[in-house]
Amino acid sequence: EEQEEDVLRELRLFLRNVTERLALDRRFKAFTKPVDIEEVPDYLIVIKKPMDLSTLLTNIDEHKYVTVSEFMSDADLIWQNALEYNPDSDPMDRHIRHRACALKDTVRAIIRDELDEDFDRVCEEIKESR
Ligand SMILES: Cc1noc(C)c1-c1cc(NS(=O)(=O)c2ccccc2)cc(C(=O)O)c1
Repeated sequence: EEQEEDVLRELRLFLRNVTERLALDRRFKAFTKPVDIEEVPDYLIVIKKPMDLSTLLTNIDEHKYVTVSEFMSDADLIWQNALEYNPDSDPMDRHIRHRACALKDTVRAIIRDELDEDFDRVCEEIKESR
């Protein structure tokens, strides 16, 4: 009902704010757009579920997420994919893995510091009721 739509609207505002702050961080520039298949032809052979910050924003606008944990599952794909595709010891792989780990830690710190657990619980209850 109306109150539920008010809660989900507030969830979308929170998730957009988090995602836009990540996209503004220069460390995460490589994560702002889908990996360019022209530049990385074998990417989709290795990575089955690509994800990036612009796709997160599109998903938010398309009302894909009813809970923060659904958003986190997609957000986690970004750094998990980067660790999986860039496993080697060469400096380039190490550099993208370092940024992937920074992304993982930054997302978790923002959610821990800024997500009200009562609000999160209301979202989880809306999800269960659907
Ligand atoms: C993410 C990701 N996961 O695997 C890789 C590899 C990356 C990744 C993707 C991008 N952006 S891009 O796909 O458009 C591109 C790839 C190669 C040359 C020029 C552009 C950049 C970087 C980077 O380190 O700069 C890394």
